[in-house]
Amino acid sequence: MFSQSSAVPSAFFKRAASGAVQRRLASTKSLRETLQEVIPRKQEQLKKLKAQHAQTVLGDVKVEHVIGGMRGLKAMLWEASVLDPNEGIRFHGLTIPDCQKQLPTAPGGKEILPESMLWLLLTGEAPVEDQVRGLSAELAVKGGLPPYVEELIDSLPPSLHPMTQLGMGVAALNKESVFAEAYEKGIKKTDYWTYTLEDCINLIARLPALAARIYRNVYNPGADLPGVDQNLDLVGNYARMLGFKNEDLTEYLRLYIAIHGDHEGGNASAHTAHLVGSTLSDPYLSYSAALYALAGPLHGLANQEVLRWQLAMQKELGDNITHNQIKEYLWKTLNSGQVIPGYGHGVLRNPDPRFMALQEFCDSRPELLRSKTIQMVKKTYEVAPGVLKEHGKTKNPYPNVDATSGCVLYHYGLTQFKYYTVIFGVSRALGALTQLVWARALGLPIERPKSLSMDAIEKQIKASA
Ligand SMILES: CC(=O)SCCNC(=O)CCNC(=O)[C@H](O)C(C)(C)COP(=O)(O)OP(=O)(O)OC[C@H]1O[C@@H](n2cnc3c(N)ncnc32)[C@H](O)[C@@H]1OP(=O)(O)O
Ligand SMILES: O=C([O-])CC(=O)C(=O)O
Repeated sequence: MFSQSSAVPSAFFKRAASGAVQRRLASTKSLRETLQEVIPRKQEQLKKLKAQHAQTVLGDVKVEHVIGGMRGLKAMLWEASVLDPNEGIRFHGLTIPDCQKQLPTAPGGKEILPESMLWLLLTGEAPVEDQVRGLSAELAVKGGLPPYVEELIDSLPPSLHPMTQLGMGVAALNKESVFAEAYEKGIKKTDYWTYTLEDCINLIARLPALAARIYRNVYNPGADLPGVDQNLDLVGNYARMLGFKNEDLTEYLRLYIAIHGDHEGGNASAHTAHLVGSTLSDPYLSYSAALYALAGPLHGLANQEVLRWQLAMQKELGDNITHNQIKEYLWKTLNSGQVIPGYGHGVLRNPDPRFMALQEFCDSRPELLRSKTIQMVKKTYEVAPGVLKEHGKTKNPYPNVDATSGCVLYHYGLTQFKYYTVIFGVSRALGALTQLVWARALGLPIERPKSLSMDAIEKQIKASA
């Protein structure tokens, strides 16, 4: 079951004498082999934490945490990434620019491959190119949809939001769950993670075909839908199945999907996957639930909302919009009691480095710099933080990733913005499913925090006064 190994060219072994190559050779293990090595070390680390530091205090629980969405409360274990309010996300310690330097790209490409990010998230190690090619090949082999899922998706009304369809398709795939099947037969707790891993890989492999089928049905009914090409990487296949041949868009999608993959554990989608998974619900059901958290406008759906808002502004004010006009439009939105989509964040207190990475992608391409929509996003960024500071409510007046992600898709012809959160959903699987593997490998328990009523809080306040 766990025999997949990367293809290692023979020339590679001939160079194995030097120390550098030894190190490289050591890292040409398959994903399963790497995890078999990494997991015992992490299990040992957890055992020590439990034995030696179970009572160490990490912070206080205040009334503001209980009534304020648990903001800032340190209450979850999450292995793959940690978010710093000022510098943003680090994946196993690597920033986005570090990942851009260290993680393998597609042949001839420049952007991080989501497979590289998945490998890093799962193992904590940056993969070498052969390992990533092996993983791409495995995902392509496993990328087809079972016929009953195709039939289910084809039977849905095209007016059903693409995110509703994605969640349904992912949930239906649980008929395939090797974890659920093995659990029913009876397996040891220490073996849970291996079956969970297989489900997670299978689900990540199938997401592009599922997401592309939804796109075809909703926006291009009757159009041909190519099968999975065994020679392409995950996003190469996704772009092809969506019907786009533009390599720049494919590269953008690779970057987009890689950097949206994980944002530590407390965000609503990742946390939902973790919570549902903690009941030993299988990865398909856990991730389906996560997708419905992602589909909220304060979370992943904001990328759809940003474009809707920007286009309404463009419609009202025309193409050659000035900074002052944007300022007035921002105030109009705020004064009508709405949020500025794409701005603010639950944790970040600076511009989101994912926003910056996507802006850099635009800056490196003259045709994107000429796009009126992209120019408008940039001008909004130049004005919005000042307006939001003056407005004085949001703790973070800066853009999050959703402020820019959709406008590039729009420029490249993927103009159906109700679809944008589906692309986010293809991406978030990388981190949310990684954590399910780790939760099973570490034997984490069912999540069950204590809740309090207001009366109970007041009673406790009186008792401690
Ligand atoms: C991938 C992602 O999920 S990134 C986030 C995507 N979401 C968005 O872009 C939607 C717009 N942003 C927001 O609504 C918020 O900033 C959130 C949901 C992201 C974070 O919420 P919080 O942690 O509660 O933010 P914060 O503590 O700064 O909120 C304080 C006040 O500022 C308001 N505020 C926060 N952001 C904004 C904004 N962009 N525009 C207007 N008001 C805002 C809040 O609504 C809140 O108002 P209230 O006191 O009347 O309830
Ligand atoms: O971290 C958060 O709360 C929201 C976010 O940016 C993400 O999930 O990508």
